[in-house]
Amino acid sequence: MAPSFDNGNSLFEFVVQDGNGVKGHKKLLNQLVFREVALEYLKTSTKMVRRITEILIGNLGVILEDSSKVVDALTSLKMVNMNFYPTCPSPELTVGVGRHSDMGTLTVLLQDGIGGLYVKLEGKPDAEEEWMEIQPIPGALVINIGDTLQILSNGRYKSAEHRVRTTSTQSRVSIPIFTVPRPTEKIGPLPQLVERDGVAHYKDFIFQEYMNNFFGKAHEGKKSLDFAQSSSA
Ligand SMILES: O=C(O)CCC(=O)C(=O)O
Ligand SMILES: [Fe+2]
Repeated sequence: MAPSFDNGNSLFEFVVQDGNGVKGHKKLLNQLVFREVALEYLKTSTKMVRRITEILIGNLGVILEDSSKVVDALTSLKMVNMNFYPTCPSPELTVGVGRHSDMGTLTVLLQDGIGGLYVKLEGKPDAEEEWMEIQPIPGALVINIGDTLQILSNGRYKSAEHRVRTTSTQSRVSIPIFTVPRPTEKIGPLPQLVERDGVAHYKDFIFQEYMNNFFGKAHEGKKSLDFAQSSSA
C-alpha cells in the first residue's frame, strides 16, 4: 500500500494537491499530518534498506568484523525527493529525468500509477541498448542499486541506469528515498574482494568528493562512476 493518511489521501495526492511538487513540499512538511506519514515512510524504508544492504553484503562472501557498522556507514544519510512531472504537450521533445544512476547505496522509490520509469538492460552493446519500463504495481516499491554498492562490491553489483519520460495526458508523482553514506565516509571496494579479484576497479575516496562531482554535472548515464575509476584497473 502507498503510504496514506487516515482520511484515505495518499502521499501522492498530497504532493499533487499542492500543485507544484518540490516548491510545495517545504510548506507541507510543516503540516503535522503530512509530516507523520512522510516520517513513517522514511522510518520503515530505512529499516528495510538496512536489511537489504546487510543481505547484499552477506552475499559477497566477505567476512566483516562489524557488519552493522559497515551498514551504518553506507546508509546513514537519507534524502527524500518529491518529484512532480507536469503534463507535457510534446513529450517526445523533452525528458522527465535524463539517464543516470543514483549515487548512493540503495534507493527506495514509490511511484504513482502513471508509469514512465525506464531502466536500461545490462550487457547490451551501446548501439543495441534496450530499456524496460518498470510498470507501476499498486503497493510495490522499486529498489535501485546505486553507484556506492557497485564500487563497494568491486563491480559485482551494477547500479541501475534509469530515466523518466513524461506524457501529454497525465502528470506523475514519484517519491524516492536515497540512502547514501555520510559525506565524511571513506568509500572504496572491499579489500577482501580486491584481493580475490587481484585488481581494484575503483579507487578509495571521501564520499563528499563523489557528491560534489555527481551534483556538479548534468546527468549523463553512468558517467558519474568515472570519478571513482581506478587508474590501475
Ligand atoms: O521519478 C522516478 O521514477 C525516478 C526519479 C529519479 O530517478 C531520481 O529522482 O533520481
Ligand atoms: Fe534516479
